[in-house]
Amino acid sequence: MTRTFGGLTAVSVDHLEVQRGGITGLIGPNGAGKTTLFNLLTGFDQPNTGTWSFNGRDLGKLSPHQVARLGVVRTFQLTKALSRLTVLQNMLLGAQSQRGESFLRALVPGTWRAQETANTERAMDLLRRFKLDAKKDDFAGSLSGGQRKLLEMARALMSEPQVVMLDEPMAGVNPALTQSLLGHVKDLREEGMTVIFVEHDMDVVRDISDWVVVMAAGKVIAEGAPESISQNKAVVDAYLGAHHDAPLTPEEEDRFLAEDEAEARAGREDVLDSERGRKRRAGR
Ligand SMILES: Nc1ncnc2c1ncn2[C@@H]1O[C@H](COP(=O)(O)OP(=O)(O)OP(=O)(O)O)[C@@H](O)[C@H]1O
Repeated sequence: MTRTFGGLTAVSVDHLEVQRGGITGLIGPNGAGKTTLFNLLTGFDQPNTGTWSFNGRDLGKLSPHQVARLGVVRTFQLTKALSRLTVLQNMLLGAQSQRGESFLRALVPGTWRAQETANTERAMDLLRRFKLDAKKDDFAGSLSGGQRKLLEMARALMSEPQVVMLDEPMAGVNPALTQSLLGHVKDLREEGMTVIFVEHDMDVVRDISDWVVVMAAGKVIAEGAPESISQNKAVVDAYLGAHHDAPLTPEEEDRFLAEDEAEARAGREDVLDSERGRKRRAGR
């Protein structure tokens, strides 16, 4: 598969297979092509050349929506627009094949009402599992960094996927909360899902990956079990270096938790400010 932007080759992958039912970590330095590869695999971007398939079905030329229907979903960072929706509304946006979307079916209200009830029930089950149920009516923008990541993951699960692709699931998450997030990722595997994730933190990659794929300059330069990858000289030279974070001390953990709470408070104020602005503009 290749994807070029002008003269730049962002992705040039000869062959890659992903183990069903495992957790595959995709790592590589900035600009290695990881996000572009994610975009291609999920229909958000089109390659210049290449084919790829899932469950024996060719996924090339399908829209993101069609790819998701076949069972492959990816998480997205909470955008500003989604921050202005409640947690529950975000979940309902993740629901697939909503019968109410079809015009003819929309004429038969009972059909979409039943679908909506089922979607809401599923959303609430997932929110309970991710411990976000008490926040269902809060604006998503008021959540802390870690809670946002949980919501992104929960939202992806609304469509009952077989493959979940997580784009930097730990980015911006308070280190004291990473263990709980990692537990959720491992649970996906326990339930039989296939997980592919992009991550920069090597401790996280070592902890949860069954297999690691290393990209650099658009190519897959190495792959293997996490232990063998950390010792692969080409990988160390290209990327890892002396990258190693020491575990947190209890004081550091407390400080990070306090920062996370302050961040959530700032987010809540941001949402309130925008609400006030809207009301002022509406003359209320
Ligand atoms: N839409 C685009 N237009 C032009 N160049 C792009 C576009 N998207 C990506 N690129 C370029 O393609 C290369 C690969 O980018 P990509 O974002 O896939 O890397 P990455 O491995 O995900 O990096 P990071 O870890 O920093 O997110 C980079 O050089 C980037 O600048």
